[in-house]
Amino acid sequence: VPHDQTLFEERHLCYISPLGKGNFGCVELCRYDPLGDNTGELVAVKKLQPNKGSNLEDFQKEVKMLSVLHCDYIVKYRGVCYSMGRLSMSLVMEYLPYGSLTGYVWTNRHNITTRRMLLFSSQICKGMEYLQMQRYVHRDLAARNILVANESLVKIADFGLTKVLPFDKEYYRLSQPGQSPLFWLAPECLNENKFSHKSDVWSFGIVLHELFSYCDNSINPKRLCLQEIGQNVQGTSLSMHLANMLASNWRLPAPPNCPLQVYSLMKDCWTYDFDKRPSFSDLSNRFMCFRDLIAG
Ligand SMILES: CC(C)(Nc1nc(-c2c[nH]c3ncc(Cl)cc23)ncc1F)C(=O)NCC(F)(F)F
Repeated sequence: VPHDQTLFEERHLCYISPLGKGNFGCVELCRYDPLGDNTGELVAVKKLQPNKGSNLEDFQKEVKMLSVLHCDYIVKYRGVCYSMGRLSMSLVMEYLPYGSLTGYVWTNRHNITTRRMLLFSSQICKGMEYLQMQRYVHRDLAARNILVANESLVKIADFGLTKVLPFDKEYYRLSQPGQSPLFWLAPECLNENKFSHKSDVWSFGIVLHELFSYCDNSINPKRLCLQEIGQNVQGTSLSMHLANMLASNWRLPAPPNCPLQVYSLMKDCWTYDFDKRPSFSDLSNRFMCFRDLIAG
C-alpha cells in the first residue's frame, strides 16, 4: 500500500481474524491485498458499529483526529475504507503484531528488565507529550490501550474517547459521566467530569502501576481499589467511594519490587490537586535521568 494512500477498496480488504472490541466498534485483522497474491500488508480495521447514526459523526471525528497525528509513539492511521456505497466506513490502522501491552508484559514478565519497562514508560510519556501539544485529551489511557510494535517500541492507541480541548479552556467538562473506567480516573473526573492533560497524567500514573506490576491481574488497579473499598459498598456509588478514598489520601500500594524512584513518580502523578501534578514534559525529563540511574 503506497503510504500516502488513504482510501482502501473494500474488495481488496481480506478479513483474517477479530482483534477485539474497543470504543465505538470492533477491530479486525485484515490483509490489504490488491494483487490477490497474499503479499499485501496486514492492517487493523476498526469497523463502525452499524446503525448508530450519532456514532458516524463521532467516528468521522476519530478518523480526522487520528489522520493528523504523526508520532512514533502513537498507532499509525493508514486510511479509510467506505462500504455500502459510503453509508458505512472503517478506519484502517497499522497492525502491531505483538498486541496490547497488558498481554505482552504478563506473557514476558520473566524477561522484561526494569530498564525496558522504563523505556516503555518514557515512550508512552513522549506520546502523551505529543498529544498534549495537539491539545488532545486521551481520557482512556490504560495499559490495555497501549500496543507493542516490537521488543523495544510501544504505541498509544484507541482514541475512541479522545477530546480536543477548546482553544480557550485547559479542561473538557463532560455533560454526563463518561464510559472511562473509574479506576484510571483522577478525582476531578470522578467528582466533576472534568478532563484535562493533568487527568491524563493521573491515568499515566495508573499505567505505570500496571506496567511495574507486570500487568498481573491479581493486583490490577480495579481489584486493589475494590479490596480497599471492601464489601461494604452500600448505597454510595462506587465512584463516590473511590472519590472519598482518594480525598483521604489513599493511593494504590507500590507494586512488588518496584524501584522507589518509580513509585514516588507514580505518587506525583496522583497528586490530588491537578495544578500541582507534573506535566508530561516534566515526567519525560525524569525518565531520562532514571534510565541511567536504575540498572536492569
Ligand atoms: C479493540 C482493540 C482491537 N483490541 C485489541 N487490539 C489488539 C491489537 C493487536 N495489534 C493491533 N494493531 C492495531 C490495533 Cl488498532 C489493535 C491491535 N490486540 C488485542 C486487543 F484486544 C484495540 O484497538 N484495542 C486498543 C488498542 F489495543 F489498540 F490500544
